Amino acid sequence: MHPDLDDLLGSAHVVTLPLSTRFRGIDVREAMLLRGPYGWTEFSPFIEYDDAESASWLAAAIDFGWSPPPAALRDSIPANATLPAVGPDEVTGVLDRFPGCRTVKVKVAERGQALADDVARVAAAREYIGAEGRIRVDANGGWGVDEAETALRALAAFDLEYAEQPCASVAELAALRSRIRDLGVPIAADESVRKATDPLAVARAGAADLLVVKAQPLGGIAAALRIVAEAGLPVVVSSALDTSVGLSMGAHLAAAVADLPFDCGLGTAALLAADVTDRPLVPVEGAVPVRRIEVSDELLARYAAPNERRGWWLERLRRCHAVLART
Ligand SMILES: O=C(O)CCC(=O)c1ccccc1C(=O)O
Ligand SMILES: [Mg+2]
Repeated sequence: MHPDLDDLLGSAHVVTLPLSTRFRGIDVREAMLLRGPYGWTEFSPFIEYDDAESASWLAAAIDFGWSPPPAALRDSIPANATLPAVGPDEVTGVLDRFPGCRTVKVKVAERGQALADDVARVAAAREYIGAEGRIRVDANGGWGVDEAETALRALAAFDLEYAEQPCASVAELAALRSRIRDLGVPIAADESVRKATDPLAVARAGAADLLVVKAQPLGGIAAALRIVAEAGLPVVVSSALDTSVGLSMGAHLAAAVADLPFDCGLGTAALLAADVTDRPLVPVEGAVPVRRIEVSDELLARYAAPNERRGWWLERLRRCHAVLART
């Protein structure tokens, strides 16, 4: 069943949630929650995304609210802790929010910071998680090939599980990958999957060892599963600083992926200072449960976006719905 615009507008709520730690240069997260026949769903492309890109996020919201999720192969998903580009003295405070998580994803290559900042943050994360823990880094495409090689040679001393999107383009990823083969640090593609017109191009080019897959940008669980099936590479399921509702979409995707060799980036409700449910999807003993989310009317009211922002999101919803109607 496919909802028309009025069905979507009729159930739409817009919230502004405070973050506990600044992330991606923002300290509040705006999101739209929608209620379909299968339960609550989320539409939350970042503010700066254009309508063409955001339309995939709407397709995902509709998929999760208006059709049944695929069969779940597991009922909880091991999750990684996500460490924003904080100073080394803040590392313990952030990681304590992810009880039982044995893997830390450390943000690196933050604008305005230096390699020494990344080394200090990764060192603090390794200290926290111990020798048995796993550490991956995510540069969000922030390094050039030379810079990435230098940084990864320095950071490899802390034993990296993989490096996520060290450079921006597929060509750079491929060049870096052949240059650092001796290091044994696999390369994961994130933006090269979720922001690309062809999400499989990076796999075909042999530019990555694994793919990060996210339900919202890839157009929903079913679409993401098709990409996983065609990629022929291991995948890690992640999210986009979603509310617990968007994270539950990611958890349902992860539950349906046959082979899940990595802890998933689904623990980020722990970075929100408020959520839309009384039972947030935060990691418990290092894993998030696969379940739908009951949204609280009281929390929707308490964190309701200002009228001007609500109007902006409703207009965005209309425009993205029109984009989908054309495709
Ligand atoms: O994968 C994770 O640990 C959490 C999700 C995450 O890092 C993220 C959250 C919002 C926007 C971009 C990203 C990213 O993976 O680059
Ligand atoms: Mg990433």
